[in-house]
Order: sequence, then C-alpha cells, then structure tokens
Amino acid sequence: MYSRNHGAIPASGERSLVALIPGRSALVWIVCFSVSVNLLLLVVPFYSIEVFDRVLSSGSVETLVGLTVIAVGALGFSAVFDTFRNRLLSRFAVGFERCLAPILLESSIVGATPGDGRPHDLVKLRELRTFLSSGTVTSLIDAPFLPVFILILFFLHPWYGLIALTGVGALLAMGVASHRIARGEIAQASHAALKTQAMLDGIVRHSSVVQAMGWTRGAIRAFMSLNDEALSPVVRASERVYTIAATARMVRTMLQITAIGAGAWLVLQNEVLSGSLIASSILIARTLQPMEGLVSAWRALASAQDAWAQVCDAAAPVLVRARKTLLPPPSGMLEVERVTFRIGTGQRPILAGISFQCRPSELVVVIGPTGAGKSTLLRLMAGLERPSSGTIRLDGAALQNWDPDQLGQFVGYLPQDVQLLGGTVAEAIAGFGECARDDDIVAAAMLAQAHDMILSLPAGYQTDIGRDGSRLSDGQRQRIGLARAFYGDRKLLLLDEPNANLDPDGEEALCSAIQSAKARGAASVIVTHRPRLLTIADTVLLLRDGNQITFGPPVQVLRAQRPASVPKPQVVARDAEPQKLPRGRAAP
Ligand SMILES: Nc1ncnc2c1ncn2[C@@H]1O[C@H](COP(=O)(O)OP(=O)(O)OP(=O)(O)O)[C@@H](O)[C@H]1O
Repeated sequence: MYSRNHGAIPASGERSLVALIPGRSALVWIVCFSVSVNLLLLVVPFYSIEVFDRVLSSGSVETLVGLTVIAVGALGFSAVFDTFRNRLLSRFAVGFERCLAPILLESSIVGATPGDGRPHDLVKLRELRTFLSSGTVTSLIDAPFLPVFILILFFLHPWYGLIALTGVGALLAMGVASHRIARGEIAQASHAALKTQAMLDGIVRHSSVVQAMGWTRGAIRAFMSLNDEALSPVVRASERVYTIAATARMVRTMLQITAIGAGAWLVLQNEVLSGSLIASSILIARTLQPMEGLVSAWRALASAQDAWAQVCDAAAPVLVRARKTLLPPPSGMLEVERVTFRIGTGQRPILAGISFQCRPSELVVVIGPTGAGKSTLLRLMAGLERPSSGTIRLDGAALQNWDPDQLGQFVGYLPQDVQLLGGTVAEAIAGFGECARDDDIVAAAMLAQAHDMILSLPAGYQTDIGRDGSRLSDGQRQRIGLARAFYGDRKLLLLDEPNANLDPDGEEALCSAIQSAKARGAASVIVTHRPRLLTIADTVLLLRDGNQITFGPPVQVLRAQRPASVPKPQVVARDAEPQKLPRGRAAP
C-alpha cells in the first residue's frame, strides 16, 4: 500500500521539461557524426581539383585510380555516418515522445474540466517527434559548417567567397522573413484548430441528437465555416512562404551560374586553374542548397516552435505538482469545514461556507433545488475541484494533501452523468485499476445489485458495452456505474443522484447496497431528488443557492421546511412508481 511506482512521470518540483528528455547524450554523437559527414563530403571538391589540375596535366593513371579509391572510400564512410546520425535522431525523437506523452496525458486528465479532454497536446507532441527526425533538423545541424565551406571558397579565390557570402546573406534574410510570416499565422491557425477539434468532438459525440433534431446540415455548415476560419491563415502563410521559396530558388541558381561565369573568366585571366572552377561550383552548390532548403524549412521550424510552446504550457501543471506522501488507508471520516467555491474572481460563489461531517458508517443525503450546488459539492469532495476557501478533510488530511491516485482507491464516485469507459462490463467496473480480480468485480456488482442484470446481458461480464456504454440502457449504465463506485475497498462513497434512472426494484436494491456499505464502515454522501434515500439517512444537508440551509437528522431538516411541500419519507412499495422531490424548489 505504501510502495509507489513513480513511472515516467516526475513526482515533484518545478523541473525544466528539457531536463527530463532522455538520451540527450545522443546529441553529442549526432554532432560528431555531422562533423564527420560534412568533412568527408569535402573530398568531392578536392578530388575535382586534383583530377583536373594534376592528373590531366601529368596523365598519371595510377594517381587517378588512387584518388578515386580514396574519394569513394570517404564517400562510403560519409554515407555510413549519415545513416548513424539519422538513426540516432529518429531514436531520440521516439524517446522524446515516450518521455513527454505520460506527462501530457496526466495533464489532460488532471487539468480537464468535464468533457474537455485535450488530445490536441498529444497531437502536437507527435508533430514535434516527426519534426525532430526530419530533414529540417539535419539541415539545421549542418548549418554551422557553412562558414568552413565559405572559407575554403575564399581560399580558392576571394570572388568565389564573396558570391557564396552574398547568397548565404540573401537566403538567410528570406528565411527570417519566411519564419516571421509563418510564426504569426501558425499561432492563429493552431488556436483555430483547437476550436475546430472541440466542435468536431461535440458533433460526433452527440451525433444522435444532431440527427434527431434535424441539425445535420446545420452542423456541417457551422463546422465548415469554423474550419475555413482555421484554414485561411494556413493558406495565406503557405502562399507567402511559397513565393519566398520560389524567389530563393531563383537566387540560388542565379548565384551558381554567376559563380561558374566568374570562375571561367578567372581561368581565362589565368588567376585560377580549371580544377578550382569545378571545386568552387560544387562548394557553392553545397553551401547554398541547404540554405535554400532552410527557407522552406523555417515554416516547419515555426510550427515546431509553436508545438513546443503548447507542450510546455500543457506540461507545466504536472511539473509543478508536488510529490505527495502516501498516507495510511483512511477509515472514512469526512469533514467539510467552511467550504466556499467560486469560479472566477468577483463571481457569486457557487458554494458558500458549507460545513458538515460524515463519520464512518454514516449516510449524509444532500438535497436542494436545481442549481443549489449539490453536484459541485460532490466534485469538491471527490478532489476534482479545490475549494476557493475552507478545507475538506479525509481522516484529518486535507484532500489536496492526498496523492490523487491513492485517494481515488478509497473514494467511490458516481457522477450525475454516469460516464463508463468503453470495453467489457468487467473492464467498465474495474477501470484502469491494477490487477483487477474477478472476485472483486463480481462482489462489487453484487453489492450494487447489478450481478443478475449483468448475467442477463448477451456475454455477461464480457459483454461489450460500446463507446461510453452506449449499448446499455440508462438504468443499466447507472447500476454498472454504481458497481464501479463500490469496486475495491471504498471508504467514502460519493453518489450523485444514483437512483435517477432506477425503477422501484433498482431503488430498493440501491438502498440495500448502501446499507451494506454502511455496515462495512463506509461513509456515504448521496445527492438525491427522491425521498426514498431519506429513510435510511443519518443526516440530511439542505442546500439552496449555494448556501447551507440546514444540516441535521432527516426529521429535523424536513420539519424545517414548509410542511405543504415536504413529502413524508416512506418506504416505497416495490411495484410503485418512484416518488420524486420536485426540482426547482427549495424543499421537496
Ligand atoms: N464549471 C462551472 N462553471 C460555471 N458555473 C458552474 C460550473 N459548475 C457549476 N456551475 C454553476 O453552479 C451552480 C450549481 O451547479 P450544480 O451542478 O452543483 O447544481 P446542482 O445542485 O447539482 O443542480 P442539479 O440538481 O440540477 O443537478 C449552477 O448555477 C451552475 O451553473
């Protein structure tokens, strides 16, 4: 229970994301291989000089063969080093993604508000991985060698050096312009893409509502208009970048022709030998081609910078989270002390000054009209939100001091909108808990009185429930959700309207399940709009407009209400329609 597997996710402190990337030592090797590749490529111009200036004048076949063997050997080594370099880059990129993906996933889970997953961050991480193993990165790594080529060109003749320098300057200026254009528009496009993705998720998730309400064409229209908004900056940026790229290609070819023309003139003037003419053409091409490539690559670089900024942004909350000491298993003593919760400063609090206790084996039923803050209170007690002020304690420790995964093992939470993970019934009950045991799954289902219902499904516990449990009825989903809340050693049950979709039999079964949980010593806090659960409650909390109206034994709380509006809690006949506390009113 006290052991802890830190996994790949850092447990503490503000650490730089960069410091977490594995295999940074591989970068040293990548640079070493790059140096070797670039130095070995110099063999081509030197081979040309030797062949034209020595072999042709001396007519020595042996020298030609010797030089050719050396050049071929050098180029072979260069190809091998280049392969190693690309392999290392590709492995580094995969390691980079594997290291950061768990952090981003944790950030998506922990930082998400309901229904607001952020898969986009993982897409950005994948974009970064692709970029890291792309030709753009090798061009960037090769860039520091350009001064070496330019120096050699100056050595061959100052004119060659000047032509190369002019070309590098012009292409660099175009690259910077291209980068500026791309960066601004890519940031805009990325923001719009987030909105498009969110809209698409919403339409697909609620496709049946969209279809039933006759909104299909409207949804397509709305999506396409948002998509056009997202695409237009990309198209604008691409057009400008392509124009600059075409100009860069023209500048590069013109400079290469200029270099050949200038070289021929220098040969005619006997200032250089013909070998240096060939060598300079090769070197100028070698210098200007990567620069031209970089003009288009600036766009990829801008995208990568934007992706990196988003990844850092998303990872920040996880990186600054302090490591929590694992605490002993709780007994289920819940204390809510003057809890206030508001969203945004200056807003009216959703909950104000809520205080009550729920001891082990006790059941607190929370009632109140729609919008009173009941679900929000449950979310706070489940540790999904943090109070703006006040404290919620479990066995004396404030919830924020519990390790979230450890706390989750002891808290059975059933939200109002039962969200089941897809897969089989057994998987929906056990979730992602480690070493799920069939005995525990069946025990939880029995406790939730869902066992017989599950056995009646086509493949029992192995029935595929579809995405989000879409192949189940609302009542079946609720019972399986309840079984999930009971699964394992839960010390605190937080159930939000667990009987909302239950028939009288189901409601009776729920009452027995809660009685069993109480007998086991679990503390339970249940939100309900129906009176049945009041009959087994130890205390009742009445909320209205986020304020605590009363807290005490059921009779006392119900007596505090207007008599006309309070139905007497009674045991409902098994075949009777469940009675409902009217919504939208303070008192049932
Ligand atoms: N994330 C949020 N952002 C803004 N307002 C919120 C948020 N969550 C809840 N609220 C507001 O807080 C109030 C209380 O909501 P809550 O869902 O807790 O009420 P409730 O008592 O559970 O209602 P019901 O009985 O209908 O489920 C509502 O006015 C709601 O609009």
